Amino acid sequence: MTPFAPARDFLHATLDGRFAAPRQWQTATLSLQWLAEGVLVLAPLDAADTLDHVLLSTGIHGNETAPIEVVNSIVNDLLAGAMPLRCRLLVMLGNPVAMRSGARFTDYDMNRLFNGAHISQPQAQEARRAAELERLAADFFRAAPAGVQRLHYDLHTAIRGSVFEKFAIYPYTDGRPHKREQLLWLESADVSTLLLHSKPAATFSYYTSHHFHADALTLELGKARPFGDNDLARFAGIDRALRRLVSGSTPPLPAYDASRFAVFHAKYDLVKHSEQFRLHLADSVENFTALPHGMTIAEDGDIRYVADGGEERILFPNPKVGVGLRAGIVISPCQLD
Ligand SMILES: O=C(O)CCC(=O)N[C@@H](CCC(=O)O)C(=O)O
Ligand SMILES: [Zn+2]
Repeated sequence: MTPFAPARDFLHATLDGRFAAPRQWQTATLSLQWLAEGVLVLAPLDAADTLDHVLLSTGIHGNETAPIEVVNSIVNDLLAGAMPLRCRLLVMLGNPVAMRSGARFTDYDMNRLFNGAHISQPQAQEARRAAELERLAADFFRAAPAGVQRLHYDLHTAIRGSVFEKFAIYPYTDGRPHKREQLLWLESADVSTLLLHSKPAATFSYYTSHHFHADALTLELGKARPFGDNDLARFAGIDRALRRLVSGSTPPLPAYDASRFAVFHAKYDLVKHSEQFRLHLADSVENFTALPHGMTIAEDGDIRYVADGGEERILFPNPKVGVGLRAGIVISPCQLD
């Protein structure tokens, strides 16, 4: 009997705070472990050790609700036996406190607190949560035998509209190659735009990529809207691809062809060094907007960020971030290695 009965709803069980403490139970076909608030491991009862280990995280930013709804629906269908499970699946609803208040975060941006960065913000509830998520992800991936695929998709939506509505972010790979199979899987989820990060970061996807060599990606799937305001039809591609992934029914994917993908790399971050930071882009400017050569993108005291070459574009411009944090990324087109 699932503790979610009668509603059998993972999201509401999390937001209601009904299951703060760990517990485990079984359905007719699954073993379930509720490891912490909003953190659930699902495995087939007859699971072989060699199954893929898949981590789906969402709600790391509490107001990015559409992917939370997508993942919730998949978990509920698995729990109800409406869909088979053919992997070991760890699901994390990242920031329930912020989700309850409809905020990106309450104390500090959680996706700047992984890789041990939580130590620098001990007062933030997100720091305690990031440490907890790190530990639980580590336990999960460390238990995967050598040779088993480790996957991590961290699902987000963006503050601004975007020239390319859906895109994926490949964390810095520490020199490991970018995998074509990951791009092909993304394409099956209607995502064919990719940003390659060029340095380590305190994000969740870099954490699992760096420490466990997971094939980890941050997915940006549309614009952030409150619960109830999402047009889930716009998320049909990721819903379909994730359902196929966890149920082992991904069809053979077409051969890789670079011409079907738009690939960019991160050139540098606009860093907000002080409260003098001024962004010279209107609130209506979308992600991936081109930056004409010579344009002053932002200023911060004596520092001027000036566009160079005519091929650069802006991603995630946000002058409201805290001092010391990234207030945007300047990107440019590139080829996959
Ligand atoms: O729309 C925005 O400004 C931010 C959307 C978002 O949360 N993006 C992630 C990207 C993570 C990465 O760069 O790897 C973030 O900022 O945490
Ligand atoms: Zn986000």
